[in-house]
Amino acid sequence: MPPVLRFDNVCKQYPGGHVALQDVSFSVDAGEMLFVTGHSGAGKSTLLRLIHLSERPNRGAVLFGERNLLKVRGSRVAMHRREVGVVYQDHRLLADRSVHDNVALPLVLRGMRRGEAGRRVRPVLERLGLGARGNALPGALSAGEQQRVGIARAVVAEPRLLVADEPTGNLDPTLAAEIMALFASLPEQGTSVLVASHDLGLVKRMRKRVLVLDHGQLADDIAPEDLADE
Ligand SMILES: Nc1ncnc2c1ncn2[C@@H]1O[C@H](COP(=O)(O)OP(=O)(O)OP(=O)(O)O)[C@@H](O)[C@H]1O
Repeated sequence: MPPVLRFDNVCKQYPGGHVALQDVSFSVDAGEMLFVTGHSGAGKSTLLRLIHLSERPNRGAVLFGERNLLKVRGSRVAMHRREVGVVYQDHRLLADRSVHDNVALPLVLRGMRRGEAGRRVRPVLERLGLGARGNALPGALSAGEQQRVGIARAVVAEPRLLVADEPTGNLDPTLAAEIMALFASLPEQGTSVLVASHDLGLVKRMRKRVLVLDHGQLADDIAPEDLADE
């Protein structure tokens, strides 16, 4: 099976001359979960933006399965994004829609009938411990619950890859560990997971592969068995 994602010598320079990624190469297998870590400004968010096509590389190639993302333009950008779930630190939920409707949104936007969308949403809410919260508005939920709604929305359409940018940045350590455990359960459902986090302690405790970025360069690619004990 080809990798889900492959970066080949990717360089990204922002207008103004700032080099955010230099010659970055790695690949992600189907069903793999891994982290990307590094200091502030190391290039973590940029790497994720190249995957969901919010940015384009200046050199090198990003491959999603067999798809060369350099060649994805116009209406095909939206089609690509359907296969990549995204979780944000601030979860970006719609405040005036219920939990159920927020999670159903990606399905409704692609034309699924509300009844069918509801049948898909309910088991996802159950799995993420939100079964009783479907009718609540996001503002009535705790921070951890809100982030779980963000994850439910990202996985409801069964993406091949989920990317998350500092998804536990606003959470206390116990909730952060809970959310990370949730991510770790996703590969069993067939979704590969790539999480950007600067919290090295939390990352190490998860015992997954870790990519380390340093000033835009891939400084290390650590296998789980090589992670030092905390
Ligand atoms: N839109 C942009 N325009 C110009 N420079 C940018 C832009 N976005 C990021 N950069 C620069 O590129 C570098 C990498 O930024 P990036 O946001 O990818 O790092 P990061 O590792 O995610 O940092 P943080 O942990 O602080 O979010 C930084 O020096 C940043 O200032």
